[in-house]
Amino acid sequence: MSDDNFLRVADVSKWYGEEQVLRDVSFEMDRGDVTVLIGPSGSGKSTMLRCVNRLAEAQEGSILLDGEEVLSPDLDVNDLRREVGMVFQGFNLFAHLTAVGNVALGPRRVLGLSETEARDRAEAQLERVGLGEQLDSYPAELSGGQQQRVGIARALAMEPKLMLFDEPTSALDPELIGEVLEVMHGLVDEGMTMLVVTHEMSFAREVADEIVFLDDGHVVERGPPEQLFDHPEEERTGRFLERIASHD
Ligand SMILES: Nc1ncnc2c1ncn2[C@@H]1O[C@H](COP(=O)(O)OP(=O)(O)OP(=O)(O)O)[C@@H](O)[C@H]1O
Repeated sequence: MSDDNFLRVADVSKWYGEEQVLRDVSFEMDRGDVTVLIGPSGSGKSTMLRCVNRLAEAQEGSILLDGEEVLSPDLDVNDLRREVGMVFQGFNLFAHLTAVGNVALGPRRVLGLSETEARDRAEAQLERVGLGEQLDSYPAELSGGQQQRVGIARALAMEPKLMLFDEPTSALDPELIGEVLEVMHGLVDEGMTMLVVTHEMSFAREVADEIVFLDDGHVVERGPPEQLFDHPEEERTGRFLERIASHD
């Protein structure tokens, strides 16, 4: 039953001024699902992701998360952002805080944990992303891949029920992408519910339960990776896939 979906995005539309960037976007996810949004630059992928945690405001439609209407004006946006972790393309770490300091900040300030509890939690999350040896390193002392893993640990430290990833590897040198994808793989294996925007098509193929192809703010086509990548039904999907394949 659709009402049981963990995340149900229904007919979401959004405009920036006169420009409509999302057009009746709909998709659903169950708990533990991984959904990957793909599409050309400017097709609305980031905007769709940001509507889910209200970093962008959709003007029409409905986004039900665990039965609650995300778009309701009465919703406490801070509560929502506690429950929905987000990892950005840029890592946005505080330069003056160590890895532990960055990860402990949310648990300390937002969740009100004691300093010791927040530090313990931060250490556990950094170990989870393979950074147990870099707890006290400052961002400038870490590679881009390590910084992004701190970014992931920071989101995980809030114990979110949904994780959003907005092109988490796009800012990385090619040799650093693998370590971040490996951490994401681990989260998939743990059963984390993840909505991901990425250009990493082999990763998408491996982990996604569903691929949603957006073009010009529309969902052109969606389906399991084998179907969408190998037997796209829409010409536009096929053209997009050919174009990105030729750039690989
Ligand atoms: N804050 C904003 N104000 C005005 N227009 C915006 C804003 N953010 C995005 N847009 C516009 O919305 C459209 C969709 O952008 P969005 O970033 O969601 O696309 P995308 O598919 O994620 O693209 P990319 O792959 O290049 O990141 C684009 O035309 C973009 O210029």
